[in-house]
Amino acid sequence: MAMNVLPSTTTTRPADGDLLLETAGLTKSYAGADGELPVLSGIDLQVRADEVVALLGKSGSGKSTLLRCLAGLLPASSGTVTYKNTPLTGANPGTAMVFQTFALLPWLTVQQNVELGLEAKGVGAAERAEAARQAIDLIGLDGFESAYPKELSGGMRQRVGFARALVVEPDVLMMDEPFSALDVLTAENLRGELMELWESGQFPTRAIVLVTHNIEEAVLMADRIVVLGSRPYGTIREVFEVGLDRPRDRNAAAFEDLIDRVYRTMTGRQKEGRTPGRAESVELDKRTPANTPLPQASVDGLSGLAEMVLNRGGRCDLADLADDLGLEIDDILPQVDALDLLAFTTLTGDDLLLTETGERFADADVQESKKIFAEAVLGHAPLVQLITRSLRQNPGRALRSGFFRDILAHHFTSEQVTVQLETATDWGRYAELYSYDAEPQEYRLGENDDADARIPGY
Ligand SMILES: Nc1ncnc2c1ncn2[C@@H]1O[C@H](COP(=O)(O)OP(=O)(O)OP(=O)(O)O)[C@@H](O)[C@H]1O
Repeated sequence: MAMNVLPSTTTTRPADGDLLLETAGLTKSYAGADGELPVLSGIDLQVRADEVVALLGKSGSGKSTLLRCLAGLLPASSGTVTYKNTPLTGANPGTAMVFQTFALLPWLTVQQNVELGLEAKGVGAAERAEAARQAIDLIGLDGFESAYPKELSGGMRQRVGFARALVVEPDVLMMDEPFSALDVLTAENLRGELMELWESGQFPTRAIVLVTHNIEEAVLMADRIVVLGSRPYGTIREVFEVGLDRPRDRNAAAFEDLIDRVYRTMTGRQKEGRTPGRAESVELDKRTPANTPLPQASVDGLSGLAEMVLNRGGRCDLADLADDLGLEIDDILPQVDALDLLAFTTLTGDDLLLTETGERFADADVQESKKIFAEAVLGHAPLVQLITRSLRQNPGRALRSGFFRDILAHHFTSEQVTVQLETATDWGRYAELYSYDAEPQEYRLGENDDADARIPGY
């Protein structure tokens, strides 16, 4: 199913430069147990006509929150968001959104779903029907007007999502991970068709803002890539001007070079030639559960990655490894971060390198690997240290999870607290430092807890 496109051009569209969206000093907080917790801070961003801007960052860096602030679906906590120099006071009239999960109404046909956006704007029935037909045609859905969403494949459903957004001819099309719920081939096809449509000038929108955690997708589609960092909360870490002609060649050296540079920024790695390490890591003795959150990686996941590196001789190129697994680099970043935090690996040049401890961990049988893991988490994972230390100091040797939840709530949103505790539970259980009983929601010191096992500074 192809969209109704003209032959594609080989150059980037000329930018007319009109300022469409702008944030100045944007801060966004969500309510935590102990007041407002910032998710975005000091965001200064402009979106101009004729550009595709990608908001790229790891999970939790605030990409979707920023997109929703730009769309006026969430109010800024401080700072301003303007559309054509007018501050937003509600939904942004110049934007329409495409969602990851399509968000179609199952009881409406394709035609009716597409008309929805116009209905909300008070457009009359005849005009609505004609505009929807045109959008449906443009997006390659003609013939499916009377179908219901359940009759359509994922790719076709997302086409409805696009048609519904495009029918209102928004100045800025907002897309929140629009391809990530689709299989690889469908995503690739839809992405390519959309970019052809955009390049051909037939797109009834003047700019696109795309949220993605996929570096390659950002480099493929965007004119500008805004990388968000997440510690301690979402800020703009770097902006890349892509400047590659379209259609883009994934095998071109310049394409690969940009992927590399963006990847280095996303993972917090220093520029080549300098000491490898994480730009945002905190010195060991200053780490706390607040400034060094645990990466969302299970013991199984991080052990699996360590074993794969060992099987490749203790050193491997992350991009090659992800490729071999049929994954994107960013799919394995939480595991890379976890190995890095626990000092099982270091990053050198483009390679992930097992440390001596990492090699022992990857090579050990289960009992031995548990011991090595226990030492590593007690030495490097502040939340696991906090739980173990608190349990050891408590005469009952048990503590409700609410105790830790309250401490963490000073620094994280409740969703983040849940993720932190889930990871700490998984890590501490594997290390046999403590157990966790979901019924009374209680941590209990492990029966094998070796009170001599060292926690630095304790
Ligand atoms: N409604 C909410 N209430 C409280 N916290 C929230 C809410 N929405 C998001 N958060 C938290 O804000 C942080 C940023 O979330 P956001 O969804 O914007 O990030 P993201 O970069 O888009 O992540 P992902 O790629 O996982 O969607 C996350 O830690 C999330 O837990």
